[in-house]
Amino acid sequence: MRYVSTRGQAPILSFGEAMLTGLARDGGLYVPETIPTLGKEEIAALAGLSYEEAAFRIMRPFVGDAFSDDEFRSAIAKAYAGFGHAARAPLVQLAPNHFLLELFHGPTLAFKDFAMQLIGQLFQIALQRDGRRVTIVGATSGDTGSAAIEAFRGLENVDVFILFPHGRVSEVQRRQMTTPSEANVHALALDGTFDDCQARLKDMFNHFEFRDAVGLAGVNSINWARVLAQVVYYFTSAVSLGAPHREVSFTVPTGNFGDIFAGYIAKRMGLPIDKLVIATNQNDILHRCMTTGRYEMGGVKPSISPSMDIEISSNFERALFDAYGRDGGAVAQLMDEMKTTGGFAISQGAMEWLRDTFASGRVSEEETLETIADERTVSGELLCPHSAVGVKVAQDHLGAVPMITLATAHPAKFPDAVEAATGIRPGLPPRMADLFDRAERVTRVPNDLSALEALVHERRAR
Ligand SMILES: Cc1ncc(COP(=O)(O)O)c(C=O)c1O
Ligand SMILES: N[C@@H](CCOP(=O)(O)O)C(=O)O
Repeated sequence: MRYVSTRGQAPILSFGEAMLTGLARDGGLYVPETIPTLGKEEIAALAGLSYEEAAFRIMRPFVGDAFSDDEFRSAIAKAYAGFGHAARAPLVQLAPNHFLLELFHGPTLAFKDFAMQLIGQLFQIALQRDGRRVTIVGATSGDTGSAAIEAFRGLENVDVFILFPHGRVSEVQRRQMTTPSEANVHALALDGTFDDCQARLKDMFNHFEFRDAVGLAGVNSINWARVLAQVVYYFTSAVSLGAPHREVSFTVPTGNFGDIFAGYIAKRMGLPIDKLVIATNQNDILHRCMTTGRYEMGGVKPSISPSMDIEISSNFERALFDAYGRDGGAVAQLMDEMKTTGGFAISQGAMEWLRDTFASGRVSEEETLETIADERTVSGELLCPHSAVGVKVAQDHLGAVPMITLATAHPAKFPDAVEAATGIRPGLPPRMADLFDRAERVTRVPNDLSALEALVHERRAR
C-alpha cells in the first residue's frame, strides 16, 4: 500500500512512513494511492464480531507490511482495552430511523480516543523497532490534545507538545491537558484561535531544518492513521443496522473534516452509505462552501461547541484532491490562494462531485441548546453540544434510510452548556472525579513560530 500527497510533489511513502511523517514535505496530506474495497460477504461477516476483530479486518489492507498481523492485532487489543463500554462504540436509538453512535467511552471521553489510543500503540512498536525518538507537536481545539496526551504520556521515546487556544477550550478539556504530571507532556496555551495553532504546527512541518532537527511527528488528523482508525466505527454501526443488505446515512459534527472524511473512505471501501451529512455550528465555512461554491474565511466566533470552532478545515484538502480528479497541482493552487487571499472558488465540476458526495447543514447557538433540551425530554439522551449540532442537522435530513448521528464527546466535557440547556450538570466518571483538585502545568505562548520552535528545542528531552 502506497501513500501519495494531495499536492503531488512529496515522496510516495508506505503506511509506516506516512504515519511517522505527518504532513507531506510539499505541505499536503497523505492519502492511499488506491482505496482497498471489502466485498458484500466480507462486510456481512463483520456482524457479531468484537470491535477489535472488525477493526483488524477493516484496517489491515491499508497497513501493508508496516506491522505484522500479530503486532497489529496486539496494538488494537491494547488500544481499546481501556474503553468503558464493551461494545466500544454503542448505538442507541433516538427516534424512528434515527440512531446515535456514542463515541465517548474512551479514556478522555471523545471520539479522538478511537484513533489516538491505536496510534499510541503503533508509534511505540515502530519507534522501538527503529530505535528512534520523536517530538510530537499537536494543535487542538480541546479534544485531540487530551487524547494525544493520554496516549503518549510517560513514553520514553516521545515528547508531546500540545498547542491549544488560550481561553477557548472548556475547563474540563483544559484540565485534561494541564494536569498530567509526566515530564514528556507540555501543554501550551497559545494567544490565538485553533486555526492559529494548526497554522503554526503546519509552519513547523514546512520548516525542514526544525522538523528534521527535532524529529517532528504529528498526531492531528493530518496523520492518515488517525483517519483510518475512524473508518472502523462507520462499518460496525452500519453493519449492526443491516449493512451491507441495507443502506444507512451518517451525520457528522464537523470541524477539521477528519471524521466525515473517514465516513467517505468507508463508502469508497464498499459500505452502502446513502447520505454523508456535514453538520457545522455557527462557524459554518463548510456549509457555506457547499451552498455557494466558495471557501471563504470570515473569522471564527467562539461557540458553545468549541471543538468545532475551526475555519481552516485541514482534511477538506483530502476531499478536494478527489473532487479535482486527484490533481495535486490544482489542490496546491487552491491552498496557495487560501493562504494569500483567505479563500478560493471551487470549479463547477469539483462542486458537483462534492455535492454528490456530501450534504450539509448549519446550527445556531440557540438551536444547539434547544436540541440538547428537547433530546433530553424526548429520548432521555444527554447530548454534548457538538453531538447536538449533529442531531439537529440529522433531523433535517431524515428519510427512509436509517440515519446515524455521531456523538463525538461526553456531555460532562461541556457541563456549562448542558446545564444551561437542561438544568442538569453532568458529572465526570469516578476515575476523573478529582480533575478539579489536580495541579495544573501550562505555559502561555505567543502566536509566533520562532518563539514556539525555541521552546520546543529547549524543553524536549534529547
Ligand atoms: C467533540 C468534537 N466533535 C466534533 C469534532 C469535529 O471533528 P472533525 O475535526 O474530525 O471534523 C471535533 C474536533 O474536531 C470534536 O472534538
Ligand atoms: N476538534 C479537534 C481539532 C483538531 O482536529 P484533528 O482531528 O485534526 O486532530 C480537537 O479537539 O482538537
